Amino acid sequence: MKLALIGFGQAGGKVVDEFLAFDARVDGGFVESAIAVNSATTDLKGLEHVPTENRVLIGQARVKGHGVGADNELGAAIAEEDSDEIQGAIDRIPTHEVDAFLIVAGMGGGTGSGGAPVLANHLQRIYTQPVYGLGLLPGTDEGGIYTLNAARSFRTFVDEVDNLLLFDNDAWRSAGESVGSGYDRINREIVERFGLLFAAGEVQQGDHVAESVVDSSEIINTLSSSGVSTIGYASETVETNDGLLASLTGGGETFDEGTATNRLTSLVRKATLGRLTLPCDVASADRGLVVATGPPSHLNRKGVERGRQWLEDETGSMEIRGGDYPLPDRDEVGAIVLLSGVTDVPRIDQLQQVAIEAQETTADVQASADEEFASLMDTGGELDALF
Ligand SMILES: Nc1nc2c(ncn2[C@@H]2O[C@H](COP(=O)(O)OP(=O)(O)OP(=O)(O)O)[C@@H](O)[C@H]2O)c(=O)[nH]1
Repeated sequence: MKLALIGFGQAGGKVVDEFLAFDARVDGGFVESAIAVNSATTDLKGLEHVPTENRVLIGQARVKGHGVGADNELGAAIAEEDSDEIQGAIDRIPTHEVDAFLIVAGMGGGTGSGGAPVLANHLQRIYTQPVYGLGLLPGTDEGGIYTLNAARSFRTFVDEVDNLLLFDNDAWRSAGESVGSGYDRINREIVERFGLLFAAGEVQQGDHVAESVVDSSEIINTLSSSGVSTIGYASETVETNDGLLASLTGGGETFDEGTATNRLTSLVRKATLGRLTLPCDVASADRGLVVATGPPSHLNRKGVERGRQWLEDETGSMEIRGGDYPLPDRDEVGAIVLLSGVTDVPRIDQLQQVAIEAQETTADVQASADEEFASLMDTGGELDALF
C-alpha cells in the first residue's frame, strides 16, 4: 500500500530514513513520500535518505533549532503553532495516490511525543485516508520523565489515529550493546517487520505469479478495529532453484508441497508466539492478518490457510485475513502476523502505573521545593526587597 510517511522527532526521522532504505532494497514501492519534522537542526541534518526539501524545522522562534529537551507539552505546542510549515511539505505530496498516512515517533521524548498526536489530529480533519501511528515506547531504564511522556503521549495519540502500531524498545534491547548501535539494529528490526507488511499490500498485478497476494484493503480492514496493534515475524532460509546455492549444489531443493505447507504453518506459529513488536496476550486481538513472504515457489495457499485457521483458534476472532507477498530474489520464507485491537498488554499497564507514580512524585517534589524556597526567603518581614 502506498504510504505518506512522516517521521516526527529524532527517533521518528531515523526510522523513516530506514524505511526509505528498506523500500529501495526490496523494491517495495510502498513509500509514496517521506517527510521528517523536528525542532532540532542537527537531527534533521543527520538523516540520509529523506529528501532535504522534505525536512521541516518547527519551533524555531521558541527553541532556535535546539530541540524541546523532552518537554512534550512544548512539543505539542510548537507542532500546533507551526502546523502551516508541516502542511506546506504535505502539500507537495500527491496525496490522491496515498492509501494512508503513517506518523512515526519516539513516545518518550518531547518533539515527536507531543507533536505526533497534534499532526494526527490535523491530518484527520483534512484528509479522508486513514492516519496510522507507529509509536516507539521507551526502555524501562530511561527514567521517569520518558515514561511519563510516553504514557501521556500514548493516551493522546491512540485517540487521534485510526490505529496505533506499537514497538517496545524495552522488549528489543540487547545486553552489552551501545545505545547507538542498539538503535541501528532495532530500527532495522522495526522496518523489516512494518516494511514487509506495507510492501505486501503494494504488489502490482502481474508482478509475479502469486496464489493470493495481499491487497492494501486487507491491511486497512485489519487495522480498522482501531486501538493498538502489534506485529510478529519469523523466517527461515530456503534453497531456491535459481539461487547461488542451487548452482553450487547442482539442483537445489526440489519443490515439495507438503514441506512448504508445514513450513508456512509453523512460521505463522513462531511469528505469533515469538517476540512481538509489542508483547501482549495474543488471545486479546480483535483482528489479524497473516502474510507469507518469500520466493513464489515456496508460498502456497494451503500453508497460509492453515496458519490463518490456527490464528483464528488462538485469538477466537473470525476476522483473520491471509495472503502472500512474493519476493523472488529472497532465499528466505517468512510469515508476518499483524494482530490488531489487542487489549491485554502488560507493558502498557506497567508504563501507565510508573507514569502515575512519576507524576505524583514530581508534584510532591515541586510542592516541597516551593515550601523550602519560601522558608529560605522568610525573614519574618524584617527585610524589604528593592522593588
Ligand atoms: N527505536 C528507536 N527508538 C529511539 C531512537 N532514538 C531515540 N529513541 C527513543 O525515543 C525516545 C526519545 O525520543 P526522540 O525522538 O529522541 O526525541 P524527540 O522527539 O526528538 O524530542 P526532543 O529530543 O526532546 O526534542 C527515547 O525514549 C528512546 O526510547 C531510535 O533510533 N530508535
